[in-house]
Amino acid sequence: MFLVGLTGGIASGKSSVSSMLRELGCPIIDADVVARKVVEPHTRAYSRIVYHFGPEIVLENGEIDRQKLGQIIFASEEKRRLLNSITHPEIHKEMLKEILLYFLRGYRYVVLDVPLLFETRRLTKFLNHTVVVYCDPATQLQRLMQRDGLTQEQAEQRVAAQMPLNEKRGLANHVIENSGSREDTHRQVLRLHTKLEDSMDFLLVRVIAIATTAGLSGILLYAARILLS
Ligand SMILES: CC(C)(COP(=O)(O)OP(=O)(O)OC[C@H]1O[C@@H](n2cnc3c(N)ncnc32)[C@H](O)[C@@H]1O)[C@@H](O)C(=O)NCCC(=O)NCCS
Ligand SMILES: Nc1ncnc2c1ncn2[C@@H]1O[C@H](COP(=O)(O)OP(=O)(O)OP(=O)(O)O)[C@@H](O)[C@H]1O
Repeated sequence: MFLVGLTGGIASGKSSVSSMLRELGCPIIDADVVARKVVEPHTRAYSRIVYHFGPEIVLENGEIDRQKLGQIIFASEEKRRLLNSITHPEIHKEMLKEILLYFLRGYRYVVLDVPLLFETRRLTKFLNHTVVVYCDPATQLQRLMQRDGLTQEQAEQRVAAQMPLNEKRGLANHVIENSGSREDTHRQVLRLHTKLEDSMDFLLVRVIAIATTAGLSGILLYAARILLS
């Protein structure tokens, strides 16, 4: 089994690309979804967040007020680091569990959709491929403001909380350029999917070739021993 890391900047189009891959049959683990799960009431991370950020961070239904927490952590690097130190170990543990479940179910590869893949670097050593979903800065800002109803200042603050997208682009094996139309992105996703499938077949061929070579060598050694004895 191999692992593919999918990343990008805030609102650069990761979820859009991962939905397209899911439609093509790829199993996806979405770190944003996992991040929501690990801070549900009664979890360890939930208690620690309430302890450090105060009871005003809790909604009437007992859940974390994500909008309020977002306003706090995107305005302060110190608070962001604090939240990351509480949530990231739990997110990584949960993701490893989900990877194992996919492995046990016989999947050949899994795509990990992780916004902060290159910032935290914890998962990169386990990855066989990395994909960055890129879009130009003006488009990114505009899509972010529109989707989340943010002012330009708030949107810029959120973009600045991550490694520059240009830098991430230089670190990846594959880049999906998502500044244009969804159709254009879809075409690139189809090409990426073919490459991933091909590289899985290549891996299988290599494993079979190594196993066959090892088997043949064993047989030859055994035959040589019999002939020489
Ligand atoms: C700050 C929180 C409460 C905002 O919740 P909200 O539902 O409004 O947004 P959501 O979780 O969907 O995140 C949206 C995007 O914000 C960006 N983002 C989220 N957390 C961070 C962070 N700590 N630093 C930089 N960017 C971040 C990512 O690009 C993410 O895709 C939430 O994102 C959170 O708990 N973040 C800490 C956990 C984390 O790092 N998640 C990212 C996945 S590793
Ligand atoms: N090619 C495109 N053309 C027009 N709009 C797009 C395109 N790609 C994405 N969008 C829109 O841009 C916004 C951001 O996209 P998306 O939610 O996929 O980004 P993301 O990287 O997953 O964001 P986040 O980091 O916040 O989770 C969404 O409103 C989405 O519908």
